[in-house]
Amino acid sequence: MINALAQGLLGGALIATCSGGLSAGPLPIGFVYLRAIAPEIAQEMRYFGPFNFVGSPIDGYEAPECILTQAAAEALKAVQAEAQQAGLRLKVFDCYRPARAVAHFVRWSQDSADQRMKVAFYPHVDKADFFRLGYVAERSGHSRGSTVDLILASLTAADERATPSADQPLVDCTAPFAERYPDSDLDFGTGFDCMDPLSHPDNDQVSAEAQANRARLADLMMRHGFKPLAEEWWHFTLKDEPFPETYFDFPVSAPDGG
Ligand SMILES: C[C@@H](N)C(=O)N[C@H](C)C(=O)O
Ligand SMILES: [Zn+2]
Repeated sequence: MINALAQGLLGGALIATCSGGLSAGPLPIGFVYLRAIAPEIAQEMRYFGPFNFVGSPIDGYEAPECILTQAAAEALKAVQAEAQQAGLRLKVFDCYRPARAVAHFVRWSQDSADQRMKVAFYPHVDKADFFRLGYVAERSGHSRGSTVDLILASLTAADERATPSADQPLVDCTAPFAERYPDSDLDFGTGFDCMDPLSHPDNDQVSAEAQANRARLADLMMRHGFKPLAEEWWHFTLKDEPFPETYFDFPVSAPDGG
């Protein structure tokens, strides 16, 4: 049952927590596992493991699963169907994000002593400025369940790698494609979650190939009802989202509840 709809938090928005009852399996009504709707979409859930800008698993991610609203998952399935015609495949990095995960990001940003992952995720930006510069949101669309971080890869590219390990060598996320961590076999100009002006979708300092890949991803997503973000080439929100005012806080758990 959605047992706590607390108004007044975070500027009058709703925060919802879920503990069974009104839910489908471990999820609130209206949410689905992307794997159940579109198993052909690859998943590399970065906030479940330690290879992310914080450098540790993020609060609320109990399983490496993409959870979305049903509307967003179905729209993404349609994007995948079209991408597949062109020999491409989607890979998601983050989907629904619990409000407690956002709180973890905020706490981490205030700890200036912790610069472990700077090289790999924010080589030229101060982590204290992430929110002001729009790279991380204090009230994230991801918590509304219809926002997704993703990339395109070739259908033929081998991509069954597990979430990167904690001892992954750190390489500057703005380094040339051949040097940095391979999010995909296609060059998008910077790595995923590279908090940097070079990650702005309209940045013209990245290669022509990277600009074309960004444009292709944005075009596909926008034609299926998603809107882009000016600061990050990988981030999209369903325009007609079913919960535009609700910031959920149920954990990302496995479909079997384990
Ligand atoms: C943290 C990054 N992956 C992201 O999603 N940023 C946007 C702005 C957000 O936090 O909603
Ligand atoms: Zn995002």
